Amino acid sequence: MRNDGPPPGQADRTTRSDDFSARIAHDFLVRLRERQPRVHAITNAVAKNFTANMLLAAGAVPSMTIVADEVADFTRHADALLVNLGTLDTERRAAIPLAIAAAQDAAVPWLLDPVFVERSPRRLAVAQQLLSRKPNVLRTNATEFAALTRRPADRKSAMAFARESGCVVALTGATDIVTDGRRTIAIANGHGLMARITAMGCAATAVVAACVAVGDDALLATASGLALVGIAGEMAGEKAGGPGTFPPLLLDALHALDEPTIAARLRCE
Ligand SMILES: Nc1ncnc2c1ncn2[C@@H]1O[C@H](COP(=O)(O)OP(=O)(O)OP(=O)(O)O)[C@@H](O)[C@H]1O
Ligand SMILES: Cc1ncsc1CCO
Ligand SMILES: [Mg+2]
Repeated sequence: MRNDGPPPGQADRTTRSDDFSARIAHDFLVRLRERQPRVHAITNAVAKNFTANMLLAAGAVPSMTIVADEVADFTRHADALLVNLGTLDTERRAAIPLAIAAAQDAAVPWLLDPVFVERSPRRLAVAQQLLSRKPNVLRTNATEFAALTRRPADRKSAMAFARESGCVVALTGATDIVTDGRRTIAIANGHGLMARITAMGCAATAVVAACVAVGDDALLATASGLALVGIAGEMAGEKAGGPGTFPPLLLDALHALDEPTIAARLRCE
C-alpha cells in the first residue's frame, strides 16, 4: 500500500467534498463484494463477533486467531491486518509484533485502533511503540487521539499528525475527519445509536481495513469505509427501536447498500 502525496505544488491542498464522492465509496463497495478481501483482525474480546459479522456484511472475509505460532501465517496470506488494543491480554500482546512483522514482510497494509490508550500508561506506551512501526491507517476516537498525540482532537491536529507520522488518520465521532496531512475529508453520516452500542468503532476500523485492502489510495479507502458504515448506521438508526435492535439492522443495511442509496445519503463536508 503506497501512501504517496499529491504532485509537487499541491502539497497543502485540501480535498474538496467533490473530490470524494458517492461514486468512489460505491466503487470500494463493489470491489469488496467482487474481491472479498481477507482481513486478519487481532481485535478485542468484546468486539470479535460483531466485527466479523460487519466484515462479512461488507463483502470481506474475517479471520481472528491470536495464537503465536499461527498469527504470522494468517497475516501473510491476508489482504489487510487490523491491530486493536481493546483487551490487551498476554496472548494478544505477544501476537501483535509477530503479525506486524509478517504484514510488513509481505507488504500487507495494517491499521491501528488504539482503544482506551488514555486509560493506562502501559497501553499508551505500547500504542506509541506500534505507531513508530508506521501503520497505514490510525483510526481513533477523540479521547484516544488526544492521549496518543498530546494534541487537541481537531482537524488541524489530525492533519499535522498525519503529515508527521505518514499514516492516514481517521478521527471519528459525530463527524469523521479523514486526512493524510495534505488532503482532508469530513464525513457527517452516522446515527447517535452508533455511540450507544459497544465496539462500533472497532468494527468500523475493520471495514476500513477491508477497503484499504482493495484500493491504492488509503485516504479514499478510509473515507469510503467510514462513509459506508455511517450510511448503513443512519439507515439502521432510523428503523431501530433502540440499541438492542440496532446491530442486526446495521448488518442488514450494510449488506443491502447500493449506489442510489449512497448517492442520496452521502454527506461529506
Ligand atoms: N453521535 C454520533 N453520530 C453519528 N455517528 C456517530 C456518532 N458517534 C459515533 N458515530 C460513528 O460511529 C462509528 C464509531 O466511531 P466512534 O468514534 O464512536 O468509535 P469508538 O469510540 O472507537 O467506538 P468503540 O471503541 O466503542 O468501538 C464511526 O463511524 C462514527 O462516525
Ligand atoms: C468495552 C470494551 N472494553 C475493552 S474493548 C471494548 C470495546 C469497545 O472498544
Ligand atoms: Mg474505539
